[in-house]
Amino acid sequence: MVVMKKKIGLLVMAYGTPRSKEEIEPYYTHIRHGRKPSEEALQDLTERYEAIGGTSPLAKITEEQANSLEKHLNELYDDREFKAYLGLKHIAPFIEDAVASMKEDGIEEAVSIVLAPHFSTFSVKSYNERAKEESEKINGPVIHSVESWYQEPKFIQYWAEQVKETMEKVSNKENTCVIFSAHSLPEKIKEYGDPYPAQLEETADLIAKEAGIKTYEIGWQSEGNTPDPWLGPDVQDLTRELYEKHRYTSIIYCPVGFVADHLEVLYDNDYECKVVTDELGIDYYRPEMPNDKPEFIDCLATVIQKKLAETK
Ligand SMILES: CC1=C(CCC(=O)O)c2cc3nc(cc4[nH]c(cc5[nH]c(cc1n2)c(C)c5CCC(=O)O)c(CCC(=O)O)c4C)C(CCC(=O)O)=C3C
Ligand SMILES: [Fe+2]
Repeated sequence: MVVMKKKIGLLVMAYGTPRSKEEIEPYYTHIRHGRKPSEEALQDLTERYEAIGGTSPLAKITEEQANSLEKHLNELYDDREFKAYLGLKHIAPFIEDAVASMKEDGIEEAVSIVLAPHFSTFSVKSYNERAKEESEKINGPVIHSVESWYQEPKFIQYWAEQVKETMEKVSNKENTCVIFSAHSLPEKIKEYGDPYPAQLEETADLIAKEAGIKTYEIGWQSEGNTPDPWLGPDVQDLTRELYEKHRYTSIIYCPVGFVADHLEVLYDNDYECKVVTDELGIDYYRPEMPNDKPEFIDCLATVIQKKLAETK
């Protein structure tokens, strides 16, 4: 018997990154809501990309994540066929382009996920709103949006395994602190009761419990270059404070707000935080990012399955 499979759009949304040196300026301008960066700021960002090899591996990793997720979901269901559409926040294909492609392909129902685990009005909310607004405008597919997935047990397990594996390499375990971090956001998000800071704390507590570690802290990283105050402590300052207080001999940095090797991890952690640990004469560790590892793709697939089960 031939079974007609129901076609489901899989809208995978992510930050996006310039794919060449020439794309850095338009990308940065988009991040700054259309305001061109100063020559100095552009130079600074270009140098950071140069320090990690010219461009970020993020473009390739995001594509691999979307393709692997599509493939894995198609293995899990036999009555549905998923087709992945990549929708980026700051560079083409934009979120709106992806919604338009779904409509062109005749997709009537879609599920969307942002490749960032925590919800914030600044990040995930704006991705989801852009997708829904575009779909309403062009009479596109119904979109079931995942709001956050930091509590997914497979996500917690991923990081708990990474922490345990990393701990095995550490000689003085008693004197080691794990710092869990996410991208900082302007402090004013707290005024609207944004759940982002509490979600990071919960993530850290869950991973620590699962990994059986007692010594850990929360930090923020990669804050923007604006005059308003950002959520702190910054991971670099936190490293110094913790050293002053406890004389830890190793720090394990877990940037759990991100899911791939990209500028904020390869530069802000692996270079900037390491400058601090080198200066203090202590050991730097940073476990592997999820990227398109099968256990992480399976985690994302589980999140999608749970979302679709809710919509039945
Ligand atoms: C919450 C959040 C996430 C995590 C959630 C999510 O993933 O959505 C995230 C991820 C990322 N952010 C990234 C890159 C950048 N973010 C910037 C600037 C900013 N990010 C912000 C927020 C976030 N960002 C904000 C509020 C600004 C200030 C904007 C302003 O000025 O009002 C800037 C400008 C220069 C600078 O400030 O460094 C760059 C280059 C890359 C790609 C790295 C690569 O290319 O490998 C990734 C994954
Ligand atoms: Fe950013």
